[in-house]
Amino acid sequence: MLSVEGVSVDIAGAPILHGVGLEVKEGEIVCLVGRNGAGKTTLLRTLMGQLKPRTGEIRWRGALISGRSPHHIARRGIGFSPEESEVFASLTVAQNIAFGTWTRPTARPAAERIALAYEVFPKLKTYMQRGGAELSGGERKMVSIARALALDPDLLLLDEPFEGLSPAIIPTIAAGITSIRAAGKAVLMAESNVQHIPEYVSRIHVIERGEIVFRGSLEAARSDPGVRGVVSGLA
Ligand SMILES: Nc1ncnc2c1ncn2[C@@H]1O[C@H](COP(=O)(O)OP(=O)(O)OP(=O)(O)O)[C@@H](O)[C@H]1O
Repeated sequence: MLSVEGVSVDIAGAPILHGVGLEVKEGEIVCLVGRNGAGKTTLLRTLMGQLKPRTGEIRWRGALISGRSPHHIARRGIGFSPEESEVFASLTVAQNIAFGTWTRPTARPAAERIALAYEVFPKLKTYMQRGGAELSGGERKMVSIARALALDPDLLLLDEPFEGLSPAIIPTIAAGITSIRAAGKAVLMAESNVQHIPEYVSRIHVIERGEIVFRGSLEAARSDPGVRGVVSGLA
């Protein structure tokens, strides 16, 4: 459904991504792994249209989307939960989540989309009336993912969904991601620590200095000497 070929991106004149290729198929959970500064966020922002590739093509269900606006790409069905979560502080949890339904009308009724967001993270039901400024890091992460889900995307991009969270909350987020797949959606998530990658991922891509240096299963990555040299968590 998503196909990325030969994508190179410059930021402020400096080359950051070099000929990146990647594919996500229907219902897959694909993980992009790389150390800090490897280019994960740059690639996700490029997929969302926030950065324009210098070369290469990004296709979504066969249609060229590279160079299109973030608004266009979101309406086509790609959702994004950034690393910083970006929860609206002046809105409640319920308002933050419902916000997703206003920005992208789809055939699925708003109530159903909101219900799915709470199904994925049932704990959010107990915080519905709490203000966005009064949430822990893990709660903010759940709200950010739930809001992206309320847009009813077919592919959800998650930037470091486990970053900075207490170990106690990581299984809740990991379980939420499996529920997202169970709802028929594909996921592309970025991660810097291999230990955080859930065993259920379909495939991983390892990125190093803006280049994809490995494609394959998590198991194969664990025993690959090249991968061991560039990502943390493989003691
Ligand atoms: N706005 C910017 N201006 C200049 N350089 C940037 C900018 N954004 C990113 N970079 C550079 O691009 C490279 C890739 O950064 P990116 O944020 O994509 O990495 P990452 O893999 O997501 O890392 P992290 O895990 O730290 O978020 C880094 O060297 C970074 O310094």
